[in-house]
Amino acid sequence: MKTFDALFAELTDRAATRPAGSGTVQALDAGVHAQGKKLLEEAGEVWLAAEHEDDEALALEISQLLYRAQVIMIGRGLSLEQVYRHL
Ligand SMILES: N=c1c2ncn([C@@H]3O[C@H](COP(=O)(O)OP(=O)(O)OP(=O)(O)O)[C@@H](O)[C@H]3O)c2ncn1[C@@H]1O[C@H](COP(=O)(O)O)[C@@H](O)[C@H]1O
Repeated sequence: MKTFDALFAELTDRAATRPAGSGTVQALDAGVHAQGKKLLEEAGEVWLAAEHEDDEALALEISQLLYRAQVIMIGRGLSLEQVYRHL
C-alpha cells in the first residue's frame, strides 16, 4: 500500500523526469493558481463526502486532497521535512 512519503517520492520523480502522459507534470505546468483551485475543489469534496457519503467515498476524496497538497508542495519546492516539522 502506498504511503504519503512514497507518493511524494513518486511525484518528485515525475517532476524531474517529466514522463509523457503524467497528470502531475500537467498539473505542475498549470501553475500555482490552477493547483490551488484543484486543492480547494478537493477540500470541498472531502467536506461533502464527510457529510453525505460512505467511508470508501470519503477515503477516496481525502486521497485526492493529499495528492493535490503534494502537487503544491512540489511546485513550490517544499520538502516533506519542512512540513513535518510543523506537525
Ligand atoms: N494519487 C493521485 C491522484 N489523486 C488525484 N489525482 C488527479 O485528480 C483527478 C481527480 O480529481 P477530480 O475529482 O477533480 O476529477 P476530474 O475533475 O475528472 O479531474 P481532472 O479531469 O481535472 O484531472 C484524477 O483524475 C487525477 O487526475 C491523481 N493523479 C495521480 N495520482 C497518483 O500520482 C502518481 C503519478 O500520477 P501521474 O503523474 O498521472 O503519472 C500515480 O501514482 C497516481 O496514482
